[in-house]
Amino acid sequence: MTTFNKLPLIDLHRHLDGNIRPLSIWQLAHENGITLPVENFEQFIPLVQVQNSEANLIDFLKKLDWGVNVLSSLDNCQRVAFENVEDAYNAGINYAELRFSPLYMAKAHQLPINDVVAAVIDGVKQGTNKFNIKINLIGILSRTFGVDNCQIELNALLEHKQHLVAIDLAGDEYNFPGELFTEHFKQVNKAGLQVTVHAGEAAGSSSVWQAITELNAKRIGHGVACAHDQKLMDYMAKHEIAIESCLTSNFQTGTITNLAQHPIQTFLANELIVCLNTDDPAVENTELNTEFNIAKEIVRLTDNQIHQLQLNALTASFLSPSEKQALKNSVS
Ligand SMILES: O=c1[nH]cnc2c1ncn2[C@@H]1O[C@H](CO)[C@@H](O)[C@H]1O
Ligand SMILES: [Zn+2]
Repeated sequence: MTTFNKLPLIDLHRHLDGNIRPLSIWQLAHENGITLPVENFEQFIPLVQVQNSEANLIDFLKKLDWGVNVLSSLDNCQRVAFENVEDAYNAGINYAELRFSPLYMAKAHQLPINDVVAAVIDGVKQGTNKFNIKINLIGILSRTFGVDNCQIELNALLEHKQHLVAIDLAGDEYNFPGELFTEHFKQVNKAGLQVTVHAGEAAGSSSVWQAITELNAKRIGHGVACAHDQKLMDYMAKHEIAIESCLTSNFQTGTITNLAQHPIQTFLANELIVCLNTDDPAVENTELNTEFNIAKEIVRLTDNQIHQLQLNALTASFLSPSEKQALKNSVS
């Protein structure tokens, strides 16, 4: 394991609903009388965890579906939120921004979407009462469900906006481009929430330009395509737009075929505020320390570059200057 210096360990891109423990999914399926197409837990793992890599983002995202399909009640939502906090704490994380799509969680059993948001907030609160870790929540609009459903999802999230730091746009980037969601993000900006957008993962750099200039994104999830657009990288450096990199995720979605050539090197060379994150750790069977090890051993980042990634996470976090300082002091 990478030996961490005196900087906090931070995960800014971590899907709560992409990080439901396989064992919890298995247990909830049985508790809730949901029939599974396998006989034992061992056979179940490949259904909820990527084994090597998937052909594309859409195939990767299918692995998240069992996790939300077993959520039959608000209690179930609260439970998986609580377990997310416990798992982040056990991974040695000091601060995480957990993101979730209430519509994705509510959909299979038609749970009231507003109450799903409240249940997640509640579960996280129970977790932070028990474990010494700082958590903030980011609401997701699942673009795959279309423009109108995302408005319903946004309404539910804005009802609880005092418990959120930002709104994200995730899902099928290629077929549901950011242009469709400009009205949504006008409301997000008006509500005073920050913006991070999944962009430049399944689509090109124009998708990142759109997220920054039209949706007012201050951070970009993945942004792999930025590496081919020097103007964009210059713009992002100048305007301090951060990139949330997720190494294993990029490999498993087929976005990157060779991790040794991950553009995180290019981002650092261009002095972008790039940080290292997990994405959907339970689905990817990874954790943040593993991602740092991959950064070191496979991407061949130096200790100084690793240090820079950690500093960048602190800089890019949706925390106030005093909260950042307090977080830094808490581990030094
Ligand atoms: O790597 C990713 N790229 C794009 N969308 C993602 C990724 N991981 C999860 N989601 C999406 O986020 C929501 C659940 O939090 C779902 O919409 C899921 O498809
Ligand atoms: Zn993501």
